[in-house]
Amino acid sequence: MSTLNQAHCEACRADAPQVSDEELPILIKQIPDWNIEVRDSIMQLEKVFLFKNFKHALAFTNAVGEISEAEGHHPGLLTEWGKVTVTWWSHSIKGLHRNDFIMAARTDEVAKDAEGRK
Ligand SMILES: C[C@H](O)[C@H](O)[C@H]1CNC2=NC(N)=NC(=O)C2=N1
Repeated sequence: MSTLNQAHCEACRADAPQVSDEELPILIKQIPDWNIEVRDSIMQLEKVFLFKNFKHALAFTNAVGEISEAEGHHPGLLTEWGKVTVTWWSHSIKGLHRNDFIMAARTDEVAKDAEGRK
């Protein structure tokens, strides 16, 4: 099985299973800097990326948007001066799917190449 940052998302089906209680600790270990948040009973993965200014934050936002469009799986993105909060969850199943862990790992890869990181 490929590592998360080289994997690709599967189609977001409404009947797809959420990540199980057994899988969750295994998957979260592979994206150690991401936090699990629960909002409206929906489990989400979240991480804040810091930048030197708004321009770099916006460029990173757009780069994450590119991989999201390519994979057909989209995050919540809060872009502010000097920081971007990225939140992954699967709308179709109102929870976490393996896709979300893949995209969190892929987001970290985008961040490695991003300019103006703090
Ligand atoms: C029609 C479209 O492919 C679907 O609505 C996709 C779009 N991007 C998505 N992104 C996320 N995070 N969850 C989804 O369920 C989802 N569904």
